[in-house]
Order: sequence, then structure tokens, then C-alpha cells
Amino acid sequence: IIGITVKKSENFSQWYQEVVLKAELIEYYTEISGFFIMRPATMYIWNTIRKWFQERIEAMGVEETSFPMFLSQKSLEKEKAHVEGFAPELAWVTKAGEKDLDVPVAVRPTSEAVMYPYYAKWIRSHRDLPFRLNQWNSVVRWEAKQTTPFLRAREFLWQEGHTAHLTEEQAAKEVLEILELYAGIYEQLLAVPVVRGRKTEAEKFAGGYYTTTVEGYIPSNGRGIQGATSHCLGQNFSKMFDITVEDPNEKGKHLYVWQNSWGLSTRVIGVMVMIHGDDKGLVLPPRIAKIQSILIPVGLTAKMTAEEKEAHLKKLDEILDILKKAGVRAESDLRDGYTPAWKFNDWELKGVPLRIEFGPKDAAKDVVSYARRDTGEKGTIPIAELTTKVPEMLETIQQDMYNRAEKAFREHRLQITNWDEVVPALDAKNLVIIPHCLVPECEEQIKEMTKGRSDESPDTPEGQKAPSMGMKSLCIPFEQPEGIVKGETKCLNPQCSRFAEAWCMFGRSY
Ligand SMILES: O=C(C[C@H]1NCCC[C@H]1O)Cn1cnc2c(c1=O)CCCC2
Ligand SMILES: [Mg+2]
Repeated sequence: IIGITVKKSENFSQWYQEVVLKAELIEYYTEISGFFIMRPATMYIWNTIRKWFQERIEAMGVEETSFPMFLSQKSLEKEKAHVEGFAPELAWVTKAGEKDLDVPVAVRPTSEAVMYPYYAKWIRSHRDLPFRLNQWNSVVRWEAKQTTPFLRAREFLWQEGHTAHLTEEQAAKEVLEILELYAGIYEQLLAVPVVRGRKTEAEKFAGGYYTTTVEGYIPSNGRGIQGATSHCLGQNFSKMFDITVEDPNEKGKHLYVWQNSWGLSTRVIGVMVMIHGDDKGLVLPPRIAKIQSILIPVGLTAKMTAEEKEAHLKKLDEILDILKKAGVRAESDLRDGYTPAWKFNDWELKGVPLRIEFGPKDAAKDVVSYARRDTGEKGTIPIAELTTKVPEMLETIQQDMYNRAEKAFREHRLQITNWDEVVPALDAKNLVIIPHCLVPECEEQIKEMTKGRSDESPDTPEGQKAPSMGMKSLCIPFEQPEGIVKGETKCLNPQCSRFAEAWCMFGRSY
């Protein structure tokens, strides 16, 4: 195995491709472009996320379901409004064996059209509400844009929750509860900070009423990235699919239910890789690491007798047992024919949070030697203290990884009230928070006005070109700074004469 051949700071996109491949997270499905194989290291992370989320939505009363993966032209027609924008992404099955299908069927890109005809059938009385189903599955979107592992694939794993409520307020409450769980997946499991907010009209899910989102930040290129979305659909879909209940207060009257839909996908893994990885490869937050600590015997020279070596490895096995009993996901690497240095590189590449070395010198002092993957810090731990020190150290690593990422994000979220500072701020890898009118046309203008860079010579090699696309709105942060006086403060776009409605976070983005 050779390590990562480029520096993260030199060629970020190639660095990323090498890390996901060489850390054995992903294999390219070379038969068809845009598809990726997710290997055990990835599935461990995804399953950890799934257990964490599943436990919490069950506690909310969400039940599990599994709907067919195909949808008919007819049911697609019902939501024609917002699907036509996405129609190019639909994959169709037109044949079975040699025979053409009378009616082609589409592979689900999301399941509203599959599920909601049955919501209409099952939801009749207000006593059926709140109605809450979630499914874990994969969806297909035949992306035209360049695909990349985890971040943009033609098929990805996700969960999609679809709920129905009697009132807008009940729906609104759940939208935020789910959004907070999404933030928890990022912040508590992946050690990734996110900004919570609402999407503007231009960026929200067109078929919905409003979209709430958690937005991430990638320090390496200063780009924002949408982390997960929790939408209130209002009554848009219940009117399309005729999902009604009898009005509890007025006999004979029917009410359209208020719906939510919320989704989080394996994209979250790509975000974690991009933020925490370094030039040696993957760096895993301990809470989602399949192996949290790897034990490696060192100093087993040819000078040692077979008995001495056996006795040493027996001690190492006892140490492994101590760690396992302390609840640490620990393994030992006893592979013959590989030097300790080779093993160090291999496990660093795979992102194992804590390496523990054990040699005759350590044995003589009843200690182990450790090396933290995130900071490289080395030291020794008395064997007698392993049970408390190693779990503590893993939690410290988790917290330190989060704190470093939170600091980087916070320092690159600039509140700006002078338009001329915007593009230089973007070029310095910042996101910006500006007073904005929230009008879609204004956003379009801003995207045009902020294309290009103010700091790069045109003959920069392609792989090292920094992002130069125009900035998009990422979200209207729930945490609004002071300073906007409605009807007085102007939208920051110099070509817009409207008043500012809110502080809006913008940035170059995925
Ligand atoms: O999927 C959603 C809305 C919603 N779907 C369920 C999970 C939450 C949320 O993503 C939006 N959306 C995105 N992308 C596409 C579609 C689409 O509806 C439909 C056609 C293909 C591409
Ligand atoms: Mg899309």
C-alpha cells in the first residue's frame, strides 16, 4: 500500500479520491459511472448513524416502512409541478427481459409519489394523526454533473421520513425536532459543526412549504455544503394526493393534512472525511470508528528468544483484554512480515484514532506508548491506568476534533455589511452572512456578480485552481445577529433596491 500521494492543501479533490479509496471506504463501480461500492468501514459508520437516529425517531413514535422502489408515470403526473425540474434525473425501466413494458416505470429518486397515494388511503380520521413513517433505502438520481464518492452519487443510501399532522404547528414542531437530530448526528457522532437555518425561497425544495437545513463548511476550499434537510410540505402534497381527515370541530368538513418530509444520506460521511482527514489519510472521530485503538507490538527483534517473544505477546493480549473490558473497540495487529512502521502507516491511513505500541522497554516499565491520530501527540500510559485513561483519551479526541472544526467554521463565517468585502472574503475561504432581501431574483444576480476571483492568476494549474463559482444562499441562520432594522436596512446587493429582511448566509458551495 502506498499512502496518499498528494497534499490535502495542494490538490484537495485528488486527495479526497485517494483517501476514500486507500482507507477502504469506497471502491469505484467501474461498470457504470456515478456508482460506488461502500465497503465495511463505510457501513460501520453508516450503521452507527442509523442506530443513533433510529433509536431517537422510534422514541418520537415514528414507525418503519418499506415501499417499492419503482413509481408509475401516473403518480409522477400528480406531482408534475416540482418533478419536471428533476425529470432529467429520473431513471426508467422500459423492458423486462426481451419484452417492452407496456408502461415504463421510474426508479425512485425519492418516495413522495410512491407513498402518498397510500397515505390518502390510510389516513381518514384525525385519530390517525400524527402519522409518521420512515424508510431506510437507496434512491437513484441520474446526476448529469460530475459525481464523487459520498457527496454526489447516482445511487445513495439515506433515510426518508414522511409524516402527516392535523395542524401547521404540530408539523412545525416536528420539523425542528428532526433537524436537531440531524445536527446531533453531525456534532455528536461525526465531530462536525453545522449551522441550523431555513432555506430561502430560491433554494428550498420547490414542492414544499419551507425547508430547514443544517449547513456544513469545508475549510480546505472554503465551500459550504448542505448537510441534511427537514421540510414542511404544508398542504401542497395533501392537496395533490387528496390526503384529508374529517374536521374534528366541524362534522362533514374535511381538512388537508399538514406534512413533513426529512432526509439524511451517506453524504454525511463525505463531509466528515473532507473536514477531518489529513495528508496521512482518514482521521476518524472515535465515536464512529470501527477500531478505536490498534495495538502494535514493537521491539520484537531477532535477539529475543521464542519464549520471550511469546511471553511479550501474551502480555499484549492481556492489554487488549483490558481495553475491550473497558468498552474500547480495540484490535491488535500481529501480522508477521510487516514492520511496525509499515503498520503505523497502514492504520493511520485508515484513520484509527489511537495507536498503542507495546515493546520490551514499555513492558519493563509496565506502561504502553500511545500516539493520537488527530494531533500526533505521543506519550505513555501505565498499564494499571488503561481502563480509565484510554476511554478518557478517546472522548478527548472526539471533543478536540469537534472543537477544532467548530473554531475553523466560526472563524470563516464573516458578517459583512460592505459589498466590496464579499468576493475577497470568499477568496479567503470564508462564508459570508449579509443583510439580504431574500428575493430569488436578487440571489440570481448575486450569483452572477460573485463569479471569478480577485486573487488568482489565470494560468494556475487546474488541480490547484480554487473555487470561483458565484456564491449561493446556504441558509437564513436561526441565530440572527442584531442590526437589521426592517424597512430601513438595505439589501447588501448594490444592484438591489429592496430592504433587507434577514441576515442570510451565502457561500461558494457543493
Ligand atoms: O427529495 C426531495 C424532497 C424530500 N424527499 C424525502 C426526504 C427529504 C427530502 O429530500 C427533493 N427532491 C430532490 N431531488 C429530486 C426530486 C426531489 O423531490 C424528485 C426528482 C428527482 C430528483
Ligand atoms: Mg439533486
